[in-house]
Amino acid sequence: MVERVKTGIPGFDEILNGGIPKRNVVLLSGGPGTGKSIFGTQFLWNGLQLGEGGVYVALEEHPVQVRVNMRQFGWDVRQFEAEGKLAIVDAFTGGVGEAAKKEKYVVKDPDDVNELVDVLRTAIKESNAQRVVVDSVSTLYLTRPAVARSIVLQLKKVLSGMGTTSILVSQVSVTERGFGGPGVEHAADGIVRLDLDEVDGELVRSMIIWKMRGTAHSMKRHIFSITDKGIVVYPEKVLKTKRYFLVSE
Ligand SMILES: Nc1ncnc2c1ncn2[C@@H]1O[C@H](COP(=O)(O)OP(=O)(O)OP(=O)(O)O)[C@@H](O)[C@H]1O
Repeated sequence: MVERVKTGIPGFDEILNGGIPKRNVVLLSGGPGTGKSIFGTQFLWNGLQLGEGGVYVALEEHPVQVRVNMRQFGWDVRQFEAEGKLAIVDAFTGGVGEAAKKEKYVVKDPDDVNELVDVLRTAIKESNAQRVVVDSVSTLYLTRPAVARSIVLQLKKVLSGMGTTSILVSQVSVTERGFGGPGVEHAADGIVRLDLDEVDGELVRSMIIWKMRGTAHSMKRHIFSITDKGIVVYPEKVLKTKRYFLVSE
């Protein structure tokens, strides 16, 4: 039997036959505003509710903003941070600024993957993390696509090796058909793609599980919404648009 990690995101575990197989590294890919950060933080928050430690690596946003964004869904993480169960890694400020000085886990140079991995290891150990979110991995190789796959493999070794189940947020442009860079798609154990499409003058959110090693899953494009409690996936609602994806090589 496959050991699974329940994301706790309503409807999502259902379309995934029960949850993400433990230790999988999942690429969560999507365009701007598709809900990737919300998905990632909801995954961590639900783990905290089950007593599972978590790590969030903030590469795109100030850690202070991450906490504010989470609070609007009722996910107040201060207590969990104080208890050492949640570690927010600041890989955004470079340690510069008054607010940054208060952060416990700081990556001075996010371009230095070795430093990032060192801080990540410490954060996982100290919080006894079972769930990790890196938001976003794209930031790590934006200017050097040639090393994208090796960076993801390096992260995967650490994350899977330490027994965590992880989400790597991957940014793609609105029109991009792939999932975030040459070879990255193959390195990841799973790919979930979030989309926003204009249908009859209205934006519709949908997601598709493109691959997930270790389990069968829905092959349909499911509609989801973002509510004041976070993401809700509708297993019965399918978006029937004609789309073509090419896995970039
Ligand atoms: N309280 C809320 N209720 C409903 N929808 C919300 C709420 N808060 C945010 N949203 C929606 O979520 C979107 C932002 O989601 P999120 O930050 O997860 O996107 P993202 O995919 O990480 O984007 P980016 O790659 O640009 O950072 C907003 O554009 C908005 O449409």
